[in-house]
Amino acid sequence: MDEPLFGAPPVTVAPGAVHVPGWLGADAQRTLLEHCRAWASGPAGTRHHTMPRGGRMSVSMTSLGWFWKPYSYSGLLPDGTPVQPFPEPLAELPRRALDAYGRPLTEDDPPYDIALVNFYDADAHMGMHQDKDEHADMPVVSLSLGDTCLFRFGNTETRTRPYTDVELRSGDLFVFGGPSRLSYHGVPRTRPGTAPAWLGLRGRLNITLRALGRP
Ligand SMILES: O=C(O)CCC(=O)C(=O)O
Ligand SMILES: [Fe+2]
Repeated sequence: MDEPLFGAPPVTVAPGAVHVPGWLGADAQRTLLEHCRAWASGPAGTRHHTMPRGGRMSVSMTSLGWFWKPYSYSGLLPDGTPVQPFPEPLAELPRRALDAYGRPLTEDDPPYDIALVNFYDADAHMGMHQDKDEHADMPVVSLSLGDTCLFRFGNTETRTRPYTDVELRSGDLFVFGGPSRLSYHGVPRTRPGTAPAWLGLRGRLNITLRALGRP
């Protein structure tokens, strides 16, 4: 990515969990937003998933590379058509993110082959959960666009305290791996209306990049 516009030093939130404020510059954010809009309105579509107990997720999700539904990945969309490929415009982001995280990608690492794009309107949130449907233990790379959110990063044992609350703003990078890879985390709320005016997004987008690995 280009030089951070309003970058600040990385903050280690928990061992293996690093927040890099302002990692994406304005141009990179605008370009990424355009792509996200195209993916969500294209064949990949966007869905409010229904959870096993019947609840509907308030977040609307677009899956690329592999299709996620609670709680597994599939190569096919629900209508039986193949999932859209992992997007070329995202191809270099995992490498750059892992450099910023301080754990450079190696040739032996499984590829980052999943991109999940989450859209939060003013009322959306995400409960505390673990990202544990991937087989590889590669760090999860998370990018935020639009409204600021309250991101809660906890521990591997419980959904509850101890946790650390972090404000994720437009352009921020958050990476969690190593001892934090299976930590519970969630988004209790966003802060509607806080997106930078120049971005032209009402709401919040979060893009996570992940490696599925082999079962
Ligand atoms: O929206 C976020 O910042 C977190 C999203 C998340 O935890 C997920 O997609 O698994
Ligand atoms: Fe997650």
